[in-house]
Amino acid sequence: MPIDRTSALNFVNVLHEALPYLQKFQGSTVVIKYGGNAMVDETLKASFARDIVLLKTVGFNPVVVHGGGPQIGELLTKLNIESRFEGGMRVTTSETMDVVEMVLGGLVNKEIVNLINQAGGEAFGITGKDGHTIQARQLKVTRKTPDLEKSEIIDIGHVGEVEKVDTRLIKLMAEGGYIPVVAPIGVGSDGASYNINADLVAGKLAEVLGAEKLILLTNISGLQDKDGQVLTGLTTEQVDALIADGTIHGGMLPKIQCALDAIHNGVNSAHIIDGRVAHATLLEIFSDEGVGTLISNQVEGL
Ligand SMILES: Nc1ncnc2c1ncn2[C@@H]1O[C@H](COP(=O)(O)OP(=O)(O)O)[C@@H](O)[C@H]1O
Ligand SMILES: CC(=O)N[C@@H](CCC(=O)OP(=O)(O)O)C(=O)O
Repeated sequence: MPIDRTSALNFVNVLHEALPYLQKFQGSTVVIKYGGNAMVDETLKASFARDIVLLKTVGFNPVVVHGGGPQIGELLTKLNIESRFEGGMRVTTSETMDVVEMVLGGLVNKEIVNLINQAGGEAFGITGKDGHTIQARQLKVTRKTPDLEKSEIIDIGHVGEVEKVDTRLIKLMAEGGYIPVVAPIGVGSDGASYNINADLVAGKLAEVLGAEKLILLTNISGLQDKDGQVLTGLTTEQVDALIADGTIHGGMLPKIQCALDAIHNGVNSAHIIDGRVAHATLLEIFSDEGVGTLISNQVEGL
């Protein structure tokens, strides 16, 4: 469709504004965690997929890691399988693990692959089992005893943590022009499947891939202070203080811990952004204001 001169001029101006970002980040890897709670609306899902395709087209190397907690919960309910969480992790019996694999490795992974392909990209979906990409071990969770006197280690089944990442398959895909889409399932040395929190996988992948950015899409407007105001830019020291004084708690705590670990291990910045905002990923990367919280070792910068 032809566009008039004013619209064309606006378009050219936008491209010029984006030029320093495009030059700076050419060839950079960006790991994007797409959370289950952010995958709510069909229009938003399509806008997310278009953002990812655009990033790949302009020379970034996007790697998507997805969650799917609510989607797992839905199928467990339909199947009348009880589900509960300990320390933010889903207690995963062998029966639950089968459902996790079906939902994350099947339904959710292929839905995202399809959305990206529909947007003109070429996505390639894997679980961490493929190519031994995510080698896992059982995650030990501790909790206070009922009298709050001591801590005890509890067994929450097939819940894993990342032991080692083999990046070959992801790199092969990326070099071949594909967009890797990774479901957070790992494999133990004995071949057992492990259900891993998607934030943990995204943080670890960002680290081992030497990513420039780790972007965590969630269902809140960003990291907030005690009065509910969004904190737009923070150093790792400022984040440590917010953890110490209890401002960061609940589901945000493990998310922020992954972000801090990634930054301490070489990732330049981590972004907690609002997945309920259309084109949140591009707005965060290509605008100074962003749409959430940027955490880095530097105070200023692109
Ligand atoms: N300081 C904080 N700023 C923002 N959210 C916080 C904060 N502390 C705790 N939270 C909670 O953490 C939640 C995000 O974690 P979670 O629901 O596990 O995200 P996701 O499902 O996207 O992985 C928020 O919805 C909010 O309730
Ligand atoms: C161990 C554990 O809790 N695994 C998560 C994996 C999915 C996930 O992390 O999904 P979100 O990012 O959408 O929450 C689960 O079973 O829900």
